[in-house]
Amino acid sequence: MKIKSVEPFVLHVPVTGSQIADSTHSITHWGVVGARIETEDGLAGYGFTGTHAELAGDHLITRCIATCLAPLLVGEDASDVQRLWLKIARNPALQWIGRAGITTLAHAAVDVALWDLKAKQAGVPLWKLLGGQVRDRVRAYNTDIGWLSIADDKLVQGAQRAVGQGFTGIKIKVGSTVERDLRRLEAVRRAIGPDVTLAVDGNGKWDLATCLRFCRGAEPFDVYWFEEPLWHDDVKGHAQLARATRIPVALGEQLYTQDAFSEFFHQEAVHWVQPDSTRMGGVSEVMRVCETAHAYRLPVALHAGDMSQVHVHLSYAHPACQVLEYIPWIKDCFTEPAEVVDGSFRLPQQPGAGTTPTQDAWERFSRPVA
Ligand SMILES: O=C(NO)[C@H](O)[C@H](O)[C@H](O)CO
Ligand SMILES: [Mg+2]
Repeated sequence: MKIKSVEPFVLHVPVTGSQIADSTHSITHWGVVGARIETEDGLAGYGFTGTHAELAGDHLITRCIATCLAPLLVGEDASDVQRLWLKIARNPALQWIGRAGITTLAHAAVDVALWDLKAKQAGVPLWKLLGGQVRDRVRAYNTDIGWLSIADDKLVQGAQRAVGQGFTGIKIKVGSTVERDLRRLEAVRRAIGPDVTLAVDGNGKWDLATCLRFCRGAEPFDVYWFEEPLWHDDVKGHAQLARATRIPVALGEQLYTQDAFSEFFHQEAVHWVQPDSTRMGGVSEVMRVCETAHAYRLPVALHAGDMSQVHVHLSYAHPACQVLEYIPWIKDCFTEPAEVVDGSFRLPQQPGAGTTPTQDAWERFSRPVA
């Protein structure tokens, strides 16, 4: 499968209800910034990273794909995914300008496209190519009903609606004031009862003192995990928090390399591991983090920077993956949407990684690539 071309693309897709917010972001669209890799025998593979749909930043990624990564890939055998991952990750010029950041977001798009190609060429869904189904179901938890931009009464109604749709897990955003967030947490717990898992996500906003105060008030409500309680690189702070509270600590969506995860594992600063292929240079690096998490006997809940289009495959194929995030913004842009039925993600059937956009998506959501 000789690579003939590597071309970037940009889709900007509206979020639910036209605007959502967490403690540090408010967005109207999700950016699907990717690469289309075509082989000489006409097979096309698609991969993408996830952004907040700011075109200037998206163009840094598309330019990196077109001018830095494409020349490293054209003419290569697309099936050599691991060798090509290292060729990009250890390219001296790229490594010099960024071992984490734009380069790894761009790398993610091409690595996922190569896995998509490999699975399509084998005629199987990616989970099958990765070794087959290791579980009967992948339980979903719904994040799209828990945004900080949702008013308190609507938050409770949304949580009840999600449970009525069959979700057995939900996640609500925190990071406004401790008092308000505890009121919302208590109201949602009372509304959904004790059997639905209820996680909270702070997106790295608070300091340790504030997190300690929040956890003291939150513990009676059986919080499934506290996601990104502190700043993303603060290993020491997360370790202190993990020792001080009974609420499990979850993190990983903002980490770029397996080395970053290793430090959190080593310092016992994380209980739920949340790597994201759209940030870590693709499926290849995320699978290594899943292996290490499994060796530490830590459960994985892959972050939905891909809106679980690709991560549903990994979650069916890797024993460490326990639950998966549901955010439906972009699912209908793909020929096989990541769907949830009776609280679990449907097992994908189509060959590939679930990343092939529909013609309708190209027409409605494409944006200039430079
Ligand atoms: O934290 C998250 N999921 O766990 C979400 O990815 C973010 O809230 C969205 O990207 C909006 O910034
Ligand atoms: Mg999060």
